[in-house]
Amino acid sequence: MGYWRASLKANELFWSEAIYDIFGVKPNTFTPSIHAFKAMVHPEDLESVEASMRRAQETGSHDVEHRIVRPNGEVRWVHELADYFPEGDEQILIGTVRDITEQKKLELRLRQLSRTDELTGLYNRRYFMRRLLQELARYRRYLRPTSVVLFDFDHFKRINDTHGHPAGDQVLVKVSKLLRERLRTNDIPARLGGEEFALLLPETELEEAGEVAEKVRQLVLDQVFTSEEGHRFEVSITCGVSAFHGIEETVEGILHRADQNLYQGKRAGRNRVMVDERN
Ligand SMILES: Nc1nc2c(ncn2[C@@H]2O[C@H](COP(=O)(O)OP(=O)(O)OP(=O)(O)O)[C@@H](O)[C@H]2O)c(=O)[nH]1
Repeated sequence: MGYWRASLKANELFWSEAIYDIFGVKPNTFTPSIHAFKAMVHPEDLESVEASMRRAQETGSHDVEHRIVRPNGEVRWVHELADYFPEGDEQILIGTVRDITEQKKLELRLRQLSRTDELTGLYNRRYFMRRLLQELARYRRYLRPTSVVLFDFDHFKRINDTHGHPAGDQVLVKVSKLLRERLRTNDIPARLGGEEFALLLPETELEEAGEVAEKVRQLVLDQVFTSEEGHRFEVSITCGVSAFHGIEETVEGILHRADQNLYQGKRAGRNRVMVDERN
């Protein structure tokens, strides 16, 4: 932890030894000043640092987490906490700075884990539902088109029974990888559970979503898998597609229609895409 004292009016900054280490600079070659400090704040975080300094003049305290860029290019996270003293006209901030990089990394990793599925690394059901709710809010406000594709592997039980559970897992992992590689970066592929998957497609009309589903169906069909015994096999999927429709739309509604279409696709013989007719 380092200690510092800033005089906002005079643009002066005093640093204790530890801060030089945190910032990756040497006391004999670097002279602290508010200007020099700001030059090392990550450009994307400068605004929130300056806002916190302004707020301190009203609330009496400066409290901000932000990134810094060391001279060697390394990015670190720090937490600054300081009190504000008007001191006549001088405007002084006295506080501490702590390197919280490891803690931030852990936080980001935990957030990543809480939103992804362990086997496939795709987004999990919880994250998918949260994003679907957000997209619905956007749809209601701006009427941006959004579609959903639900898909399910055909006769997956038979694949497991014939080729073994690890081979089934391998199918789920490989198809997930394909989805990550071949969909647009804004699309959100998720494993809802078991062998049931979903794609959330923002800015996508129903018809285009049907084409995306068709592309995925074909991609999956083109894959050849190998069981532990060396048997080669193929798999297929059935997709149901729906889109947000009308001001009364709900998350349950769009999922229900996609699911109904998936079910119709299974009944019609599997390995196909069924697009909602209501839209
Ligand atoms: N290998 C593997 N199998 C799974 C996993 N999750 C679910 N399954 C299996 O997926 C199968 C799903 O079977 P069903 O719901 O009967 O459907 P299906 O055999 O795919 O038949 P249709 O959907 O009607 O084409 C079950 O045998 C589950 O055990 C998983 O994580 N790994």
